[in-house]
Amino acid sequence: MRTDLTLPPDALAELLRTMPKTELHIHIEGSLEPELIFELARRNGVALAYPDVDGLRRAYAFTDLQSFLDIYYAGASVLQTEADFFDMAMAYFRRAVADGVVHAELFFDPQTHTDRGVPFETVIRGLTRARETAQRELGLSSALILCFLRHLSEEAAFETLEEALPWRDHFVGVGLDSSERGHPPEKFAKVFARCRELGLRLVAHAGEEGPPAYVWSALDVLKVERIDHGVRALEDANLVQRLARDRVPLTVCPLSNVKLRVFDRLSDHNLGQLLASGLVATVNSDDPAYFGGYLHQNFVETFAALPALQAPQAYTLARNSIEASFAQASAKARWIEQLDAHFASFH
Ligand code: HPA
Ligand SMILES: [Zn+2]
Repeated sequence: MRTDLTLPPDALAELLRTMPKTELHIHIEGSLEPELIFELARRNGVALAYPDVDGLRRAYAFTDLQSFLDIYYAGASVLQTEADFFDMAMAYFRRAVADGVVHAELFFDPQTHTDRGVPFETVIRGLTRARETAQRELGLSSALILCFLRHLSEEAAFETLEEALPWRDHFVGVGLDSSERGHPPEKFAKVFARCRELGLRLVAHAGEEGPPAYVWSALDVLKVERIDHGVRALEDANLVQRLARDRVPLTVCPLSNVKLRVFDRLSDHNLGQLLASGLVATVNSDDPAYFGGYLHQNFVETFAALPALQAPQAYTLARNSIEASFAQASAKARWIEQLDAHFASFH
């Protein structure tokens, strides 16, 4: 196709949906839809503070990251058995495939579950069985990234790592999530150094609500390979230069940023500037059950809100998502071929 043409909205939406892409920033607990929360609460005899699905949905009015996290952790309390984790992940995988995702890297928060008495083994077995089923039945490739909760101590992160190590082959890397302000990356310097020695891939949330200094320390202290969010990096020209020079991917989550008031409106989002600055940005859903949509919704709404985003940017974002993934080089080469063929044949 001619990428210099402006596509009509329907054609652009179709291109965005069907182009092969990966999703690299999705908290699997954030894919738990209200309907499934109520079903699992019934199944497990858990009492919820909300009368029904609509009542719960009405509580999804967030003012910042912390106001979201409080509800997100409450929602995750219905997850108790291996089947619960399996059902949650399968529901996400089906949605991802419908959105043209060929490979998904899922964050999971073991401490949210082990601190409630749910064994690590229950979590990892349920998620792994879902991954195997998704590969077999949906042709979807995936990986798991274990996240440490940054509002807890580094010692607690080390304990979680210990519990996880017998399952080392079941996850590809580690990340850092939860409340960013007041919990800089360097708080986890030692545990990330240990994970690095173990050969785990490293990522961290930084520059969502936190300042550019947190992105610097995620890079220089934790030595992460990707930055989750990172949108505040644009406030620091030296940082932009560094991220561009080293081609450090940013896993940007536009609908999340608006729901958590990082930007007032989608039309204020800096995704276009990130790309224009030469940064390896990608589009992701973060917590789709809470923020108003899965991956395709993030793409279509953001492209509709930002006129600078057209077919060439769609190609760049899809290609970035494949290159930034932790999948095998041979799989990445195959998806890029499919992506090129897709754009060549699209009219
Ligand atoms: O957007 C997020 N930021 C930090 N921690 C999180 N845990 C789930 N979603 C998020
Ligand atoms: Zn996130």
